[in-house]
Amino acid sequence: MVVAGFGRHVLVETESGQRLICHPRGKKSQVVVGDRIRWLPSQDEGTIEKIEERSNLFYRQDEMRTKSFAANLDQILILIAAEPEFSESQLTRALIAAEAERIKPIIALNKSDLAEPFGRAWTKLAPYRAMGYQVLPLAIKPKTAAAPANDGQTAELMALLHGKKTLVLGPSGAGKSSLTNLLVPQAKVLTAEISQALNSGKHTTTSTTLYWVDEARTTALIDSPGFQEFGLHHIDPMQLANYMPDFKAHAQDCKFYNCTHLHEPGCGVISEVKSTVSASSISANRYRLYSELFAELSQTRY
Ligand SMILES: Nc1nc2c(ncn2[C@@H]2O[C@H](COP(=O)(O)OP(=O)(O)OP(=O)(O)O)[C@@H](O)[C@H]2O)c(=O)[nH]1
Ligand SMILES: [Zn+2]
Repeated sequence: MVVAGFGRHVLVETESGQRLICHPRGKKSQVVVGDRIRWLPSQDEGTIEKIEERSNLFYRQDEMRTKSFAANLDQILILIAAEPEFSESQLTRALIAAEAERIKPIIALNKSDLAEPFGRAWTKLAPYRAMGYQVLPLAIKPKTAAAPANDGQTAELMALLHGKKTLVLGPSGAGKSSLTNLLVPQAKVLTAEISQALNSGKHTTTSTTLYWVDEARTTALIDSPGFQEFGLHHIDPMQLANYMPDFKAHAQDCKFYNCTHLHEPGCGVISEVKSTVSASSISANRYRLYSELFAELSQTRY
C-alpha cells in the first residue's frame, strides 16, 4: 500500500510493515496514497508493476487541472472550527466530492471551548445536521484546561475512526496538525523521515501521508496539507443535486426528469426553496452554492 506520495516517488508499505521507495515504470505517475500496488524489487527500491482496482479516488484541484491524491478511503473527516470561521462553500464542495465517490463524510467542529464562536458555527451547521450529516463537536487542544466532556468527544471520534482509513481535510487553523499529533504522537518524526527518504531531505514540504493510529495497523489517518479547492471538474453538473442530500429529497418531485432546478416550472427544488408554508429544508445559501457550482461545472472542460 502506498503510504506517502512525493511527486513521482512513493513510499510503499508491504504486508509485513516494511517500507520502501517505489517508482512508476512509465513516464506518468498515477499512483496515489491508499493505492494497493504490485511491485518488483530493483536494487533496494521497487518498480510499480500494477495498481490494484480502487474502491474510490479522491480529487483535488491543481490550478486548472484536476488531480487525484488519495484512494481506497473508508471515510472523510472534514475538520472545521469555531475559529477561523469556516467557509460554507468549501464545506459544500468537500461534501459533494465525497458523495460523488460514495465516501462517507463526517464533519467535526473543533474548538468547542470557545463558547460564543462555537455556538455561531454550530448554528451555521444546522442545515447539514438536518440533511443527515454527522456533526461532531471537538476540543482537540482547548485553551482552558480540558473539561471532562472533551474526553468523551475524543472517545466518540476515536470510535468513528476505529478500523478505518480516514482522509482528514480542513482549512488552515482548524486544528488538523493538533489532531494528527494527538492521535499519532510520532507523526512529526515520521514526516521528517519520509521527506528525507523520498526527497533526500531537500524539501520539507509535506505530501499526502498515511499514518497508522494503532500498532495493529487497522486504523489510519491520511493527512493532506491544505484544504484548497476541490477538484469537482470530473462531476457532471446534472448530477450535482444527487450529491446534495437536501436537494436530492426534492428533485424527485420535479416535473422534468432532466430538470436543472434553476428555472424550470414544476421544479420540486425551487418550490421547496420558495416554500412559505414551513421553513425550507434547502437553505438560501445552499441554493446559491448549487447555482454557482452548476455554472462552474457547465463551462467548457479541457
Ligand atoms: N481554543 C482552541 N484552540 C485550538 C483547539 N485545537 C487547536 N487549537 C489551536 O488552533 C491553532 C491551529 O491549530 P493547528 O493544529 O496548527 O491547525 P492546522 O489546521 O494544522 O493549521 P495549519 O497548520 O495552518 O494547517 C493552534 O494555535 C492550536 O493550538 C481547540 O480545541 N480549542
Ligand atoms: Zn427541479
